[in-house]
Amino acid sequence: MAKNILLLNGPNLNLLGSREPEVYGATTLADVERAASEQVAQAGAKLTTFQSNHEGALIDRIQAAKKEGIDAIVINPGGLTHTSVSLRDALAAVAIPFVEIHVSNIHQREAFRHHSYLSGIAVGVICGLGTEGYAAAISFALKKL
Ligand SMILES: O=C1C[C@@](O)(C(=O)O)C[C@@H](O)[C@@H]1O
Repeated sequence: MAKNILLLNGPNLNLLGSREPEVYGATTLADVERAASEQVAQAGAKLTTFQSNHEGALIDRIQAAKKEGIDAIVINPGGLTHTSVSLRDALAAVAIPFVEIHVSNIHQREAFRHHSYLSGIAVGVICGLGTEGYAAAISFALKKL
Protein backbone atom coordinates (compact mmCIF):
# COMPACT_ATOMS: atom_id res chain seq x y z
CA MET A 1 0.00 0.00 0.00
CA ALA A 2 1.22 3.51 -0.82
CA LYS A 3 2.62 5.55 2.02
CA ASN A 4 0.27 8.21 3.35
CA ILE A 5 1.74 11.49 4.59
CA LEU A 6 -0.11 14.35 6.27
CA LEU A 7 1.38 17.87 6.08
CA LEU A 8 -0.03 20.09 8.82
CA ASN A 9 0.47 23.83 9.24
CA GLY A 10 -0.75 25.79 12.23
CA PRO A 11 -1.72 29.39 12.93
CA ASN A 12 -0.57 32.17 10.61
CA LEU A 13 1.21 29.84 8.21
CA ASN A 14 -1.51 30.63 5.67
CA LEU A 15 0.31 33.99 5.50
CA LEU A 16 3.65 32.51 4.42
CA GLY A 17 5.12 34.63 1.65
CA SER A 18 3.64 37.90 2.90
CA ARG A 19 4.12 37.57 6.65
CA GLU A 20 7.42 39.02 7.98
CA PRO A 21 9.27 38.06 4.76
CA GLU A 22 12.63 38.93 6.37
CA VAL A 23 11.98 36.05 8.81
CA TYR A 24 9.89 33.59 6.78
CA GLY A 25 10.86 34.36 3.16
CA ALA A 26 8.78 34.89 0.04
CA THR A 27 7.53 31.36 -0.62
CA THR A 28 3.79 30.96 -0.06
CA LEU A 29 2.02 28.05 1.62
CA ALA A 30 0.48 27.19 -1.77
CA ASP A 31 4.04 26.94 -3.18
CA VAL A 32 5.10 24.72 -0.28
CA GLU A 33 2.07 22.43 -0.66
CA ARG A 34 2.50 22.20 -4.45
CA ALA A 35 6.17 21.25 -4.16
CA ALA A 36 5.36 18.75 -1.41
CA SER A 37 2.62 17.13 -3.51
CA GLU A 38 5.04 16.71 -6.44
CA GLN A 39 7.75 15.33 -4.17
CA VAL A 40 5.38 12.79 -2.60
CA ALA A 41 3.76 11.81 -5.92
CA GLN A 42 7.22 11.14 -7.42
CA ALA A 43 7.83 8.68 -4.59
CA GLY A 44 4.51 6.94 -5.37
CA ALA A 45 3.06 8.06 -2.05
CA LYS A 46 0.02 10.13 -1.09
CA LEU A 47 0.01 13.60 0.50
CA THR A 48 -2.82 15.25 2.39
CA THR A 49 -2.43 18.88 3.43
CA PHE A 50 -4.23 20.87 6.10
CA GLN A 51 -3.73 24.33 7.58
CA SER A 52 -5.72 25.91 10.36
CA ASN A 53 -5.49 28.93 12.61
CA HIS A 54 -7.45 26.98 15.25
CA GLU A 55 -5.92 24.61 17.79
CA GLY A 56 -9.03 22.42 18.02
CA ALA A 57 -9.24 22.01 14.24
CA LEU A 58 -5.64 20.79 14.17
CA ILE A 59 -6.37 18.36 17.00
CA ASP A 60 -9.46 17.05 15.18
CA ARG A 61 -7.35 16.59 12.02
CA ILE A 62 -4.70 14.64 13.94
CA GLN A 63 -7.32 12.39 15.53
CA ALA A 64 -8.90 11.74 12.11
CA ALA A 65 -5.46 10.85 10.71
CA LYS A 66 -5.37 7.72 12.84
CA LYS A 67 -8.61 6.41 11.32
CA GLU A 68 -7.39 7.29 7.80
CA GLY A 69 -4.23 5.23 8.14
CA ILE A 70 -1.78 8.14 7.89
CA ASP A 71 1.76 6.75 8.25
CA ALA A 72 3.65 9.94 9.06
CA ILE A 73 2.95 13.58 9.87
CA VAL A 74 5.06 16.62 9.02
CA ILE A 75 3.91 19.53 11.17
CA ASN A 76 4.76 23.19 11.51
CA PRO A 77 2.70 24.04 14.60
CA GLY A 78 3.41 27.80 14.35
CA GLY A 79 2.99 29.60 17.66
CA LEU A 80 1.21 26.57 19.18
CA THR A 81 4.69 25.02 19.36
CA HIS A 82 5.37 27.10 22.41
CA THR A 83 1.99 26.91 24.13
CA SER A 84 0.02 23.79 23.34
CA VAL A 85 -0.02 20.82 25.67
CA SER A 86 -3.22 19.71 23.87
CA LEU A 87 -1.53 19.50 20.48
CA ARG A 88 1.24 17.41 22.00
CA ASP A 89 -1.35 15.17 23.69
CA ALA A 90 -3.15 14.64 20.35
CA LEU A 91 0.09 13.60 18.64
CA ALA A 92 0.97 11.31 21.53
CA ALA A 93 -2.55 9.81 21.52
CA VAL A 94 -2.51 8.80 17.85
CA ALA A 95 1.12 7.62 18.07
CA ILE A 96 1.78 8.51 14.42
CA PRO A 97 5.49 9.33 13.94
CA PHE A 98 6.01 12.98 13.12
CA VAL A 99 8.66 15.49 12.11
CA GLU A 100 8.39 19.02 13.54
CA ILE A 101 9.48 21.77 11.20
CA HIS A 102 10.01 25.50 11.60
CA VAL A 103 10.87 27.84 8.78
CA SER A 104 12.91 30.12 11.05
CA ASN A 105 15.62 29.12 13.50
CA ILE A 106 13.55 29.37 16.67
CA HIS A 107 16.71 29.13 18.80
CA GLN A 108 18.09 32.35 17.34
CA ARG A 109 14.91 34.20 18.19
CA GLU A 110 13.09 35.38 21.35
CA ALA A 111 13.53 33.19 24.43
CA PHE A 112 9.81 32.25 24.45
CA ARG A 113 10.34 30.48 21.11
CA HIS A 114 13.16 28.27 22.39
CA HIS A 115 10.87 25.74 24.06
CA SER A 116 8.68 23.39 22.07
CA TYR A 117 5.98 21.26 23.65
CA LEU A 118 6.25 18.88 20.69
CA SER A 119 9.96 18.27 20.22
CA GLY A 120 10.20 15.76 23.08
CA ILE A 121 7.90 13.32 21.27
CA ALA A 122 8.90 14.16 17.65
CA VAL A 123 11.07 11.78 15.64
CA GLY A 124 13.12 14.83 14.71
CA VAL A 125 13.03 18.59 14.38
CA ILE A 126 14.09 20.80 11.47
CA CYS A 127 14.40 24.53 11.94
CA GLY A 128 16.10 27.45 10.27
CA LEU A 129 16.28 26.03 6.73
CA GLY A 130 13.53 28.29 5.47
CA THR A 131 10.72 26.65 3.52
CA GLU A 132 13.28 24.12 2.21
CA GLY A 133 12.89 22.48 5.59
CA TYR A 134 9.52 21.09 4.42
CA ALA A 135 11.20 19.18 1.58
CA ALA A 136 13.81 17.81 3.99
CA ALA A 137 11.13 16.68 6.44
CA ILE A 138 9.05 15.05 3.72
CA SER A 139 12.08 13.31 2.25
CA PHE A 140 12.84 11.83 5.67
CA ALA A 141 9.21 10.82 6.22
CA LEU A 142 9.11 9.10 2.81
CA LYS A 143 12.30 7.13 3.45
CA LYS A 144 12.15 6.34 7.13
CA LEU A 145 8.66 6.63 8.62
O1 LIG B 1 4.33 30.90 13.54
C1 LIG B 1 5.50 30.63 13.77
C2 LIG B 1 6.32 30.01 12.73
C3 LIG B 1 7.41 29.08 13.21
O2 LIG B 1 6.84 27.83 13.53
C4 LIG B 1 8.39 28.88 12.04
O3 LIG B 1 8.00 28.21 11.07
O4 LIG B 1 9.51 29.38 12.05
C5 LIG B 1 8.12 29.64 14.45
C6 LIG B 1 7.13 30.00 15.54
O5 LIG B 1 7.81 30.52 16.67
C7 LIG B 1 6.15 31.03 15.04
O6 LIG B 1 5.19 31.30 16.04
